[in-house]
Amino acid sequence: MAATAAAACTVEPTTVNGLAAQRISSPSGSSCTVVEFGGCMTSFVDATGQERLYVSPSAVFDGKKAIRGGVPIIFPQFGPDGPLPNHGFARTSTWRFEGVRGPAAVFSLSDSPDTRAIWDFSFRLELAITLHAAGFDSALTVVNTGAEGFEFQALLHSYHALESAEGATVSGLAGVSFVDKLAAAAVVVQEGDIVIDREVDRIYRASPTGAPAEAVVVAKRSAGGKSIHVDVDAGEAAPELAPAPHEVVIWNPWVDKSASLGDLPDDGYKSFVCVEPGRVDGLHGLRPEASFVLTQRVRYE
Ligand SMILES: O=P(O)(O)OC[C@H]1O[C@H](O)[C@H](O)[C@@H](O)[C@@H]1O
Repeated sequence: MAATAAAACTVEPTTVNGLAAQRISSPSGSSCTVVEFGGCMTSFVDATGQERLYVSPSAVFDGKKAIRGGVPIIFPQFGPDGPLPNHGFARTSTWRFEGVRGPAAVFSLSDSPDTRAIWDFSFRLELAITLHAAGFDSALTVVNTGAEGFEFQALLHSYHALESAEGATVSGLAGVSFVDKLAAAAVVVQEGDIVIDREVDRIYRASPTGAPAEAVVVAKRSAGGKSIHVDVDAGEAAPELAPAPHEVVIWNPWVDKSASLGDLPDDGYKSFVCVEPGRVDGLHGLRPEASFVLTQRVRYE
């Protein structure tokens, strides 16, 4: 059944390699596809007809393994350091399409016997996606629907397609300190642009003043000579909810890591950079009934 809202997006059910999905079209001419498994946007095609997200040609669509590419949602654990599977369970859970709300298509994930078995808290996630001609906004709201507080991490693990990642630069983070996951978590201050000429796996930190929340991260070498502009704190957050400072993870697996990942071609690293707004530097506490909103505004221009 197709769901439509006046002057908003149009949504039609579809499938991606056998997995249930929703295809969202905007009046501005852009469109995207969101696979319900993982709440994962696997395609964003801008109004010029250019695909802007990267999905690995070896990605697995078996409804068990996380999809390698697009924008999988990471919650409530980032990485392997914790009691849960690597990157938590949101990217391997089946989300529900809620419908169109204002200009946004909304998906949700709530606790279930499966999530309770490994993380015994009551929660609701809402993912609101708003399309624009040259990009999209994602807003992930985390709500504590239980009677006790919990701690979590969350991340919008966005794989942006590049014509060539080799030598691509990421600007906007100069002066921001980062945790280098490849150097025993050493904390370093970024000087100048990040150059993708080796494996990069870094958490750029939110400072007490909010940086890099105010930073626009620009990655060069998107198709057609475009840049990727990611404002890590400027999506369509619910107005009553104050956005919190976010971190941003920059990741490119480069040669050896690509070769070690079974669902990525050996040269897969050449085709994307991940710019991942998140709350991942430590744990974020959420008291009962409280909410947290993680947003990104992505433009390819
Ligand atoms: O292979 P995955 O579990 O999907 O993780 C892919 C990558 O995600 C993030 O970018 C982390 O910072 C990396 O350390 C990790 O390698």
